[in-house]
Amino acid sequence: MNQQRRSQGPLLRFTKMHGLGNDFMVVDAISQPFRLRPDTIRDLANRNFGIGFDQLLVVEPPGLPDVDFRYRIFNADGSEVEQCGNGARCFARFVRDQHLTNKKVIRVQTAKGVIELRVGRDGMVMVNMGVPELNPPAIPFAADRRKDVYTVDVDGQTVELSAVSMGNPHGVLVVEDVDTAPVDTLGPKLERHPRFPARANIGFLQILDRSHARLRVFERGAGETLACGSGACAAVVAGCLRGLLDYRVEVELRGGKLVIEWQGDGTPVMMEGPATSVFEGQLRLPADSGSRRRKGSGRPHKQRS
Ligand SMILES: N[C@H](CCC[C@H](N)C(=O)O)C(=O)O
Repeated sequence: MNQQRRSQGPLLRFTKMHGLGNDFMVVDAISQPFRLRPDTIRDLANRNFGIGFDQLLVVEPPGLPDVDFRYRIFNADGSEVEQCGNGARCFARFVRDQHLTNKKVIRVQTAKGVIELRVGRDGMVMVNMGVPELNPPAIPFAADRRKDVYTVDVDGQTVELSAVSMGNPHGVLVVEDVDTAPVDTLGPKLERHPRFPARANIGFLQILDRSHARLRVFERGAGETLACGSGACAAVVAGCLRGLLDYRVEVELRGGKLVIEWQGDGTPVMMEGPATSVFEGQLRLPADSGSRRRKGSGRPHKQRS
């Protein structure tokens, strides 16, 4: 028994959530110690041997004076990233469901800035996703100057795409039909293309008319997901830059619809959509999962991935 107990780490409470089928493990790291190594995250993300999720979302105390929480995001491959739009909506629902706040407007610090979440009466959540970044070095995307559309060589094939950061990097292609788009073949090649030095989320955008579009996204660190909130924002920005979309667009993803608004250069992208809580659970972490407290410290050591 002792041997078995010694090999066991602490219990970790979590909530399983999704935004249009883009699914998350959400952890309150305010009321419980939390630190997971990338390999433990990968194990937990596994849909056969773990909990199964596209991203792990972590709620932490604020690190800045005028924000309510800090929001950390880890992909299924264990990589920590800067932004998750569907996750932001679930974050807002989670902190209210868990009584961590009763605010209607919640300011959240991410790795790349502050986003503002607003919970609506109809259960929808509005997110101010911030101003898109189009300057290549800041995306990051390798290009000698900013363009609305770049041509990229992929194994001898010339691909046209737009490059946009919503805090996280996106490449967006316009396609005739998302159902026949080469998501599985071109997605992974572009995700790791050398012109995206931090890798990228790759969106395949089908324009239906100036206010309706369809989108599939091959996500960095997770593969194709049923929906990508930051990807929908990046896709609308790309469509507007190309003169194909108006400022308010209904984006249909495989998991459902988002409404995205963008008034143009220098203005923030607004996203509205649902956030769903599926179940609450707890799991016994392995002793070496990285969630142990440092000797002598009152707070759990924060993972620096
Ligand atoms: N895979 C993304 C993070 C999750 C984004 C997505 N789930 C969303 O809703 O925005 C990245 O590596 O930047």
